[in-house]
Amino acid sequence: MIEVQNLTKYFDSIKAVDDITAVIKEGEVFGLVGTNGAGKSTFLRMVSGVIKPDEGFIKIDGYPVYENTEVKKLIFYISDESYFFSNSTPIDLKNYYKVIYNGFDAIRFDEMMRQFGLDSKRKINTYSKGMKKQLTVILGICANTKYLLCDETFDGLDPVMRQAVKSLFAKEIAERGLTPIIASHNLRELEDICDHVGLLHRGGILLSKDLFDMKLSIHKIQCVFKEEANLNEIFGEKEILKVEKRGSLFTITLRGNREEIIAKIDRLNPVFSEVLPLSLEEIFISETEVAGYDIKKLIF
Ligand SMILES: Nc1ncnc2c1ncn2[C@@H]1O[C@H](COP(=O)(O)OP(=O)(O)OP(=O)(O)O)[C@@H](O)[C@H]1O
Repeated sequence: MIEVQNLTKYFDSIKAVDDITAVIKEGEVFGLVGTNGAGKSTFLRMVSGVIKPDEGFIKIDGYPVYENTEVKKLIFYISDESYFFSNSTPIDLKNYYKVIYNGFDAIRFDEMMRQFGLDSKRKINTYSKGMKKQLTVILGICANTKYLLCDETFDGLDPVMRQAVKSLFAKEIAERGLTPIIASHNLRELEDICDHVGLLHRGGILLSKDLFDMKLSIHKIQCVFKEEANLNEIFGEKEILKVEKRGSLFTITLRGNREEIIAKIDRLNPVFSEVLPLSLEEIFISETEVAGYDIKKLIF
């Protein structure tokens, strides 16, 4: 289990991570989503023990991670920008990680390199961006760590590879209880694979919930009313996330229980009403809009 308590990190005057508290349970896929500059990479770098928090703490299976070599062996961190030793080949990396991670599966590494069609003898600096991403995923899987931290790992992979990596993760989760934390802007991808989602904005956590519960607690409803409808009379200020009106058709995004929302809308005698499913992307846009990150202000 990863426990994060009041985690805060400054870069000079920038508060990159602001008082984050979260628990990441074993065997769960934790998706980390957020606006640009929200602090996702900084958070992952602290969890992996690369940088030290200024305030708060991180415990991995009960132990602090920073400057703790044994605990670091439980984690493989796939950074968003891959750094490789100059002139190195995948074989060099395999030999390097074999020393670092006791459980590194070198046979599987060779097998996967073949399956992915990557040449182990070729210099990594001649690989394309996507090929480098594939290589880091293979290294991450073969390291056989309990936790796998992925920063934008799906970005830069082609659709077939993204699918292949997703099924690879699913297999590792099912077979050996791998716990991945995946930071991504590709919400469609996260929606397929995550159990729990943490939404970051300006360093802080806007919400952290099971994806299933998240979808049960926010709804989009389309309705047409006979007469002028005053939504503020029946819904509290915090329940209404967004109201759009096109002609007589209202599209309303609301927080709350589905049945209660339908019952309240019915009190306004709609001519028509229908609850529509919300995607993770729509939830993201609604929640960040409430926090002042409004797409309308960004369209020139
Ligand atoms: N090494 C650094 N020095 C100074 N500021 C930094 C450093 N690393 C990150 N920051 C700042 O910390 C904040 C959080 O950055 P971070 O890279 O963690 O965000 P992110 O959520 O991963 O962003 P993105 O989605 O754009 O990749 C930003 O304001 C960024 O400019």
